[in-house]
Amino acid sequence: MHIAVTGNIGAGKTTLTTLLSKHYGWDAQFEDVDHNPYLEDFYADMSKWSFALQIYFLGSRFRQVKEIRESGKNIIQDRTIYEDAHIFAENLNDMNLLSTRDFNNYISVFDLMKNFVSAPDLLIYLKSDVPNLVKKIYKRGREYEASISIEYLSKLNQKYEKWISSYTEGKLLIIEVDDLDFVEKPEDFGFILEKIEAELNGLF
Ligand SMILES: Nc1ncnc2c1ncn2[C@@H]1O[C@H](COP(=O)(O)OP(=O)(O)O)[C@@H](O)[C@H]1O
Ligand SMILES: Nc1ncnc2c1ncn2[C@H]1C[C@H](O)[C@@H](COP(=O)(O)O)O1
Repeated sequence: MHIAVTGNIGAGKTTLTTLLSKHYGWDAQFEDVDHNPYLEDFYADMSKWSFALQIYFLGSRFRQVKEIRESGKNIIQDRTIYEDAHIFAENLNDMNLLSTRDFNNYISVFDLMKNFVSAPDLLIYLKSDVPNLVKKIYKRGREYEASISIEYLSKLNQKYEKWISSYTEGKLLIIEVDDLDFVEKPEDFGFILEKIEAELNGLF
């Protein structure tokens, strides 16, 4: 079984991935954030570092794809490789922070890799509005994320909505998280578990 949690920055992916992994006793795969050699520089100067960061995330995410294929274990994954290309890289190109020459170069590598990627059995999209994303990013308190603008988050949210509305690769569960507190309220986490189990009925 392979479940992936998707959503904008601060939506709660890492928190939910951790809770689900503990609840089901499954392996969790997290994003390469704390040891990422480009992320801090990227937020200081997006235009300068966007290509290097995209290539780094693509490689790191592809390593996870390979591990999922080879391990045969039940895995819950925090963010997918699709988001790097269809959300982040595309948006950076739209915002002129990644040149079209570099974007096309990136996409040609991504298109090759895509042939080795299997969609998750279930994709869980955590949908959140921008003010709530801002609150959660602030609560998390990574210093270098203080420069993230409302405009950047809004554009990413638009990309997410577009991508999710045309996602047909596998089962999809959309959870509106703004009125849920699955950190403090066990009943809210229970609500999410019920939804997941209804989607995966028969696969457990
Ligand atoms: N539903 C929620 N209710 C309350 N706080 C939340 C919720 N989801 C996430 N948080 C908090 O918001 C912050 C960002 O969450 P995180 O899981 O790191 O988001 P993501 O991985 O999507 O960027 C963390 O401090 C987390 O504890
Ligand atoms: N592909 C990416 N391009 C730019 N930034 C990215 C990409 N993937 C993740 N990020 C950033 C966004 C956050 O600052 C951190 C961690 O993501 P999060 O959504 O908070 O788990 O990395």
